[in-house]
Amino acid sequence: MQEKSAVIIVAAGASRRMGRDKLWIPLAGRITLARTIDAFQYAPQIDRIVLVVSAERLAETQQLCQQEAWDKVCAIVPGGARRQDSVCQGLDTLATMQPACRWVMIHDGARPFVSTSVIEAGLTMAQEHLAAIAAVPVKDTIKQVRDGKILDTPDRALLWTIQTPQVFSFPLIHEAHHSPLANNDATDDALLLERLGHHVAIFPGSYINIKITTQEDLLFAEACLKGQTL
Ligand SMILES: Nc1ccn([C@@H]2O[C@H](COP(=O)(O)OP(=O)(O)OP(=O)(O)O)[C@@H](O)[C@H]2O)c(=O)n1
Ligand SMILES: C[C@](O)(CO)[C@H](O)COP(=O)(O)O
Repeated sequence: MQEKSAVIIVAAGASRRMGRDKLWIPLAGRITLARTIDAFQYAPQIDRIVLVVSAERLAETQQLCQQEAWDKVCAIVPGGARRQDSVCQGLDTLATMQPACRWVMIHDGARPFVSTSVIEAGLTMAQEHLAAIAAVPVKDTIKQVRDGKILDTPDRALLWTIQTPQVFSFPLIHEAHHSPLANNDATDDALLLERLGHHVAIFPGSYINIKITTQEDLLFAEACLKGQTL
């Protein structure tokens, strides 16, 4: 039997930097979260979709899923206080399902422009390395600054912007999320494996695969959807 793959879409954040729930903002007429779900529903590499949403949005999300033809969505669960708590909820839910999924992608609901080719590249890389994350080279010069004082200017050739999807062997990332090292905050899932000394591979993400975070990102998103030259 072919190995099964799932995606956990985390969409339970507070959208503090946006000032309103960014997952439910329409982008060219279709809400952000729906666009993200579409990407995985139509990706042939994905068998199952677990949605993690805020407790306040549970009923609305269930209603949305009933309206849409998303037959891969198999669970909708409430998230936690931190992103990693929401991911852990998704992983624990997936762990109860049969047949078990060998591979799991973890993806931000706020990244609606993930493409099938990025999804495919992630799965291929994870099958080789057990853990693989999407990344693009940093374009700007980055400086480490504290209290207005420049501490360091790291070599840009070594810097990458990390995106999702992050793709893992399911048992590996599930265990990492329950390890004592997961008690400290982690802004992405790969960091939990890095703390355990595990190799994590990089695969090419895309500059279009932005995380909708602040107001300006909405302009970029609308322009992308209109096919405008930026
Ligand atoms: N407790 C949390 C925090 C974040 N997320 C999700 O993780 C993704 C990446 O997080 P981010 O963009 O930082 O979202 P927010 O935490 O909502 O943003 P902010 O920090 O501005 O409040 C988003 O899809 C968000 O909904 C989540 O499911 N649960
Ligand atoms: C996982 C992530 O999208 C990689 O860029 C990002 O770290 C999420 O971080 P945030 O602090 O929740 O924006």
